[in-house]
Amino acid sequence: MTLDLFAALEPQPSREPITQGAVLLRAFAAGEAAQLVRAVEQVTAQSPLRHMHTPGGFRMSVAMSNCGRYGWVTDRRGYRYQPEDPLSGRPWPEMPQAFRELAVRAAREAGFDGFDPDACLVNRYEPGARMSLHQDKNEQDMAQPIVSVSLGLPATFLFGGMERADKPLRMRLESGDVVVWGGPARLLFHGVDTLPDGDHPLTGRCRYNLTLRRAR
Ligand SMILES: O=C(O)CCC(=O)C(=O)O
Ligand SMILES: [Fe+2]
Repeated sequence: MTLDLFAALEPQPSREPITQGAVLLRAFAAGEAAQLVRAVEQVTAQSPLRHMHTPGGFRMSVAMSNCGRYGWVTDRRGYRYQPEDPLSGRPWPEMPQAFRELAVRAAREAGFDGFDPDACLVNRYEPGARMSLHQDKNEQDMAQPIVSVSLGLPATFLFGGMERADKPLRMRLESGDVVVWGGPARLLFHGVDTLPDGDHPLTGRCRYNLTLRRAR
């Protein structure tokens, strides 16, 4: 018998309810994090990470790309999903099977059977990047949850209320953590605090986040 030291050192999965409809699945993807990072690198080799601009003209500190049938974009014309990468005019890279399977499993674990994501936003945070409080509301079917996967450097996730001014809970998210929100929590404000500097064995000086959604 051999002892798998790496498996033994891996954080064990646990389930932490946040509020009705929202749950933090700690270490849910810890065992496959390295594989997911490699898949992110394959996606972003085809559709590069880029700093998009808000409709108001601000450059986002988070760099983004997408995979799947639809990708989330923002520019002077607004926020929306579209089937092509505006940089190339070509379809977004296919969603890796590992992303889809993980998201469906996580959604089920959180109580949302039948999640069928058609869009995956890839966010890259470098030290100093942040995402201010917002609602995910460009999707058509609000009955489908959001599945959000953290990879690499730890970050502080902010989970607020139905009003932007509601004081958010602060949660430290580590590589392999998955947050799922839907149902009564689907439109809660959320964001990510300024990423501190650090060095992670899987990603170096950055954090990736995969946000899987049903866009249409
Ligand atoms: O990076 C995160 O953990 C959250 C990302 C997010 O909320 C989004 O992309 O809409
Ligand atoms: Fe979001």
